[in-house]
Amino acid sequence: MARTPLLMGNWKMYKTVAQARAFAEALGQQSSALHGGVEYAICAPFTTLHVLRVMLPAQVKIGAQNVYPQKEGAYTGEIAPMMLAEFGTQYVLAGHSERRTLFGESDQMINHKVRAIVENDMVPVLCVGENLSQKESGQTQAIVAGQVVQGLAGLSASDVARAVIAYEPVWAIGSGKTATAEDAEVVAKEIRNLIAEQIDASAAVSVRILYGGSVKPNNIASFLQQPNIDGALVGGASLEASSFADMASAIGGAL
Ligand SMILES: O=C(CO)COP(=O)(O)O
Repeated sequence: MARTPLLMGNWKMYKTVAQARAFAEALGQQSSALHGGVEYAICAPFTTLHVLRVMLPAQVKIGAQNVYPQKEGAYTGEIAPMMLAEFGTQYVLAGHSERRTLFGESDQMINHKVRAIVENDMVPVLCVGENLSQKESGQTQAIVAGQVVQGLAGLSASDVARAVIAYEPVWAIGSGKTATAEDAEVVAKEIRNLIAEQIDASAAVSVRILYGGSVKPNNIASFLQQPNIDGALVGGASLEASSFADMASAIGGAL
């Protein structure tokens, strides 16, 4: 079954409402770069989601970068899954390495978030990846496998089929260093095989696996050409509409 490619921006803690509006206007002017056979999304700060939902070209969906896995309650500073879903949010990141390292999120907390996202009919984007010392000591496969299995625990096969997994080696994030497309493909294939063995064979065929870490307009096509990589999760290069459009064109050209 063909998987629909996905180009997803992660704006992290960047952009005011005015800046988000300028991005949406500029991308609207370059919307001919958006290809009908590709899905697009931007995971943006909460304060910019409204202007993006109203102003982005209709093909570009909105995503959140975080959620708290409770229905509602006395959780000062947090946002509930139902609030995001009602608002029209389609995707929610879970387990980004910045949340794991800076905010101490455990695999168990990440799994609670993934389940809450699914229960509210949004698509979880489970981020996994090894850090530099884990890579250098040959632990990539074990680290990634553990994060995938624990992150998806308790999901049904059909939930896993709809989910997105982003392989983002921590050492490649914001560093200008990418994994080679071939190395990223090896890990993506291992993730797919692991899901087939431990969860469900048809879910493994359907689940989308993205690469993230210093993806730019000039290297995105090399990742998309890999058989097990279905798109990219992009930080820095998603902040400018022109570079988002250039990446969209590169994906369209690689289809
Ligand atoms: O963390 C990332 C996306 O979630 C990757 O960030 P960069 O594309 O800036 O390396």
